[in-house]
Amino acid sequence: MDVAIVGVTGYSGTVLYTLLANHPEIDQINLYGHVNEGEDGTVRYLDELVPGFHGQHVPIQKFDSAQIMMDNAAVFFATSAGVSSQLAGDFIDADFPVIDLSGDYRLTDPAEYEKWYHKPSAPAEHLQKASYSLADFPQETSNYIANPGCYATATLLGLAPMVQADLIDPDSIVVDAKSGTSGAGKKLTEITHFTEASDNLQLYGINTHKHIPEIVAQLQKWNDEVQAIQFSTTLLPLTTGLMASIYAKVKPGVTQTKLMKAFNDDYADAPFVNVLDGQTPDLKEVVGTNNCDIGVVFNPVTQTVMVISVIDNLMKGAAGQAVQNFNHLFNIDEKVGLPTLPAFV
Ligand SMILES: NC(=O)C1=CN([C@@H]2O[C@H](COP(=O)(O)OP(=O)(O)OC[C@H]3O[C@@H](n4cnc5c(N)ncnc54)[C@H](OP(=O)(O)O)[C@@H]3O)[C@@H](O)[C@H]2O)C=CC1
Ligand SMILES: CC(=O)N[C@@H](CCC(=O)OP(=O)(O)O)C(=O)O
Repeated sequence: MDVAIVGVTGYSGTVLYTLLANHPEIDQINLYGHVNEGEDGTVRYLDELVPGFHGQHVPIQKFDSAQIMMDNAAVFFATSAGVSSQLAGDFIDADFPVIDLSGDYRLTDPAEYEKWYHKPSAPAEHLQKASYSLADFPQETSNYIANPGCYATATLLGLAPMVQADLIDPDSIVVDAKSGTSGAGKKLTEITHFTEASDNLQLYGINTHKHIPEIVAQLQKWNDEVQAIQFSTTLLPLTTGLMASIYAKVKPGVTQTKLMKAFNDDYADAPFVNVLDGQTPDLKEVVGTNNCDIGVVFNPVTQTVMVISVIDNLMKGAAGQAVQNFNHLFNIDEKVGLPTLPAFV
């Protein structure tokens, strides 16, 4: 099968390319973008643009939706926010398979998208046709997959069993999430500048982070009592890895045993979600993998449960989950092409 990537030169695009290049069902990866729209219109090649991609002499072709549909079975968008909302309409109209790593089709209401993303939304009729797909909870989807955000993935996987089984007070959810700088993409910003990021911890997006609405929307599908969450994000002085520390008050009668049963039942058949027995996870055990490792600790004194959920933001948080969703869409075993053993770097 031949597939297309738009946005291969970004951080998630390069990880996605590496995964697809090692995927046994993929014959060829065709690349599209805007890198050859320079002054002289020269075609650029992947091995010129991404250091380390030795021998990957693949041209970046000018984006052309008709050509992409003719030459490929599916297209992945690993583009910045605000790009697929402008470029993906033809694929939706043609019901052509798309896996979108960006947030452009995660929300269903254009006004809500514009409120949280501060960019023009895709048309409402196109938003309605996309399926928000948390890959570890496989479901019937349309051909347009909106891959969840990285913070949303770790948070939802940490909350799902408790929210689905109605074990926590829905008004008491507090999420303190932290990510390495690769989560911000390759463009330099003031907070990701080395001097600001190194030897430092910086909170950002307090109560305004764009993942809040997608998290709440998914939680409400599981349990309509959830109205809101308290959510904060912190930049960690490291490249890769994301930890969501989640706290909630439990409902009367809930114990550590009941909590563990809910987690173990939910993830019994989820090959990438590991529920730890009596431990909390470190980032290093998931970096380089498509896994989400989860630790659950109940404090009977405060009647509070703490869940620690860790992922590699570029893998499970972006490219790895995109491949897992691609596997679901094409009825390929979800484990194919995805690493489960850590890099330990
Ligand atoms: N980084 C992460 O941990 C995660 C990222 N995501 C999402 O995935 C997407 C990609 O993120 P990330 O890899 O970090 O981003 P980067 O900023 O590192 O890369 C963005 C990519 O998009 C391309 N691009 C930008 N504008 C256009 C355009 N108009 N037409 C074609 N290509 C374009 C860039 O091309 P060029 O190099 O030519 O500028 C680049 O290849 C984003 O939407 C992000 O929010 C989701 C989850 C986690
Ligand atoms: C560290 C950092 O800046 N992380 C990004 C999240 C990356 C992500 O998941 O992005 P999308 O929702 O845009 O796809 C952020 O907080 O905006």
